[in-house]
Parts: sequence; C-alpha cells; structure tokens
Amino acid sequence: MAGEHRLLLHNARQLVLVCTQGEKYLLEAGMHRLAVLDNASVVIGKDGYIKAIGHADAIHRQFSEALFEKRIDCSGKCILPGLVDAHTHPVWAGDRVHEFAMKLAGASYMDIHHAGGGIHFTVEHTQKASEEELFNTLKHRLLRMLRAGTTLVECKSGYGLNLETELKMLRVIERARWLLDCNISSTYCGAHSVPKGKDAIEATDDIINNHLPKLKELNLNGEIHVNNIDVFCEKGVFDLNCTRRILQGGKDIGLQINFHGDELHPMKSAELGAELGAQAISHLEEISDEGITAMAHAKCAAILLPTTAYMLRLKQPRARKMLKEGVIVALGSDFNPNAYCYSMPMVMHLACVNMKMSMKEALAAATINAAYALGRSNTHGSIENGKQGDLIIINSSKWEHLIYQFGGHQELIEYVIVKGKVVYQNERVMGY
Ligand SMILES: N=CN[C@@H](CCC(=O)O)C(=O)O
Ligand SMILES: [Zn+2]
Repeated sequence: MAGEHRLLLHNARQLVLVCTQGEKYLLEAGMHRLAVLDNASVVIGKDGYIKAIGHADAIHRQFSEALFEKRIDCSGKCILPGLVDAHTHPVWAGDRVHEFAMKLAGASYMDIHHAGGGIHFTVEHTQKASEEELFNTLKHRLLRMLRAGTTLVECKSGYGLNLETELKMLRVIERARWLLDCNISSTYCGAHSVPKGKDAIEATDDIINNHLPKLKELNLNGEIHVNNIDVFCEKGVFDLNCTRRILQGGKDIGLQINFHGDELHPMKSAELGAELGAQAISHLEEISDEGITAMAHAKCAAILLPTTAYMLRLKQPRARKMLKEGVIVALGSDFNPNAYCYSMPMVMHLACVNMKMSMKEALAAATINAAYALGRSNTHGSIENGKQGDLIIINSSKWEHLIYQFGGHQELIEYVIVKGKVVYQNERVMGY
C-alpha cells in the first residue's frame, strides 16, 4: 500500500493484541484467550491511529511501496498495548515517608487519619503549594509512569477539599493533558476526606451546592475537562447516604461515577455503585457476595489496587471470585503519598502473586479492562485497527517477562509510543 505513514514496527517476535473483535472489556474466559500474534508487524498512520496489523511478511508485501516517517526493527522483541493505570492520585505536595515508618511500627491507616495525618497532612501541604509547583511534580510523576509503560492514566484531585484548591488541582491536571504525551482521564475527588471544621453532611452540602455547579460551568466553557466523580465511601469518612448524594450530583452534571468503596470496612459500596450505574469502583477488599453479583450485572468494573492491600497489609480483594462471577476486573497503581508506586508492571506482578490472577488476566486487567473502567476502551487498551497507536516494545521474546521480572521494567521497556510517536527510548550504557 503506497502513501505516507507515521510508523512501522516490523517483525516483532510477539505482538500482544489483547483482543481482536472490538471488545469493550474481557471477562475471565476472554482474558484466558488473550490474542497474541507471532512474527508480526504494525503500521500507524499520520493521524496516530493503527492502520494495519498482521504477519510480518504480509505487512511487508502490503506496504512495500509505502513511506514511513520511522521504522523500528522489533526482531526478537515484543510489542504490547500501552498500559492503562485506572487509579492514581498524582497531584500533591509533601511526602509521607514518616507515616510509612509509623505504619511499619504498627499504626493503621485510620489511626493516622483520625490523628490528623494521612490525607489531612497532604491536604495541608497541597493547599499551600503553588500551581507551578504542583504542575512540576505532576509532570515528573507522569514521566516516570510513562517510562514504566503507562500511556493512559486516571488522575484524581482530592487533596484540596475546598473549592479553590480542588480547582487548582484540576487545572494542573488539565495543563498536563495538553502539554504532556500521556493520555489523561481527569477525576474530581473533592469528597476524598471530610475537611477540618466540617462534618460529612456539611461537606456533602458544600460539594453539591458549590463545587458541582462550578465544575459544570468550567466543563461547559472548556476551561477544564473533568471525566469522573469520586468519593471515599468509608466508615468515618463519607457514609453511604452522603456518597449517594454526591455521586448522583456528579452524574447529573455528566460525570462518570468511579469511586473508592468497600476498602477498610464493608459499606455496601458495590451495591450502591451498581444501582447508580457507576462505571467503576476501586479497592473492594471488603466487598460482599451480593456486591459482586450486583457489579457483574451492572457491568461496573472493579479496579483492584494490589499496592494498597500490600502496603497496608489488608486482606486481598477477592479477584478470583469476582472473575468467576463475571465482574470486569481492572487494575490501578493507586499512586499516592501512602502507596508510592508508579509501575503497572509491578502492579501486575503483585496481582498475580497476591490476588492469584494469571499473567494473561493481569495484562487484560491493565489494558482493555482498565480502559473500560475509564470509558475509553473504544480507543485504548488493545492493538486493533482504528485504535490509538499507543504501544510499548520490550526487549524480550516473551511478553510475560514484563510481569515476571519484578522491578525489571526499567531495563525491559525499550520504547514507549503514543499516537505513533516515540515518547521514550531507553538509554543504553555506552560501551557494553
Ligand atoms: N483510600 C483513599 N484514598 C487513597 C489514599 C489516599 C491517601 O492516603 O493519601 C487510596 O486510594 O489508597
Ligand atoms: Zn485512591
């Protein structure tokens, strides 16, 4: 096929498509059939979208007359879809390494929270930080995620709690959306904690009467583009009733519901999310059997966060039961000052070891299903014709090494490509 194209990736040992029929998500059986082509090539057009996928010889013949801005020889290597991180809190100031020490010494997450630390500590520092400072740290964090293979990431606000700081955080996320290479799904999380000086009902009223109307106005005039609404539905934070009011208010202004639920205590968050038509619920360590059934019927994705369960020594979410019952299981890093991990390859490894998922399941959960959780699986999460050309190339002849080599992604990932453009190429130590 003659003409000009942006990128040819040719002769990969394995090309991991994930799926081939435009599936919006994969359930357990579909995850087990994860689509992989041997000795294959991919073409990405000038518009950044995938134009052709096939066996290397066939693509070579089909495109023998074509011009490419760039060609990459992938012999002996694997191509995978860019990873999707469905849950992060990347905008904040002030680290919490001192709290890590407290937790190692036996303090629980809620002990620290109720003593005024945890989210409150981060809120204090984030309220004082300038927009510039927050943007610079966000940029640095998103670049680290990109180097670990993440090309679509959900970014939450939630360390402002007051309208002014929540908007500051959302503007910072908006700036990153325009200036940086990775794709962003933006989440308003003003109900991440009850602000000091208010109770949960007063905070809920403030969100509904003041925050949401302002978000609606700014979304309509294009100043920001918020995609999702989030609440921390937890004992001692926002109860089921406050959560319901806030999420319904967000849905009424056109936001997708994607919230924290059933993490530390059973709250019936899963049942509520299914009833409200939530796109996704995160954590779910304490989900009930009825909640699992309800989420499966509602096609509400479960975003499981292996780093948090590991770091806080919580019981693991019941991934196997969720998969068996037909829940759409996705993964996220939960990057935040409590769970400081950028790396989806490490998240997949933890999901396999601690949640008993297979490597195929973990990859599907970190690609097509994570994209579904963000409402983006029509354009992201698999390598299929017409989808955005977001890919990673790893220096291994078996794709599973990306999960198997715990912490090895920095050496393994050789290229990260967004819309057919190389946005990261691993540096080589010269002379070796
Ligand atoms: N659980 C609530 N939110 C975050 C933690 C935020 C924080 O501790 O700063 C989470 O998903 O793990
Ligand atoms: Zn979170």
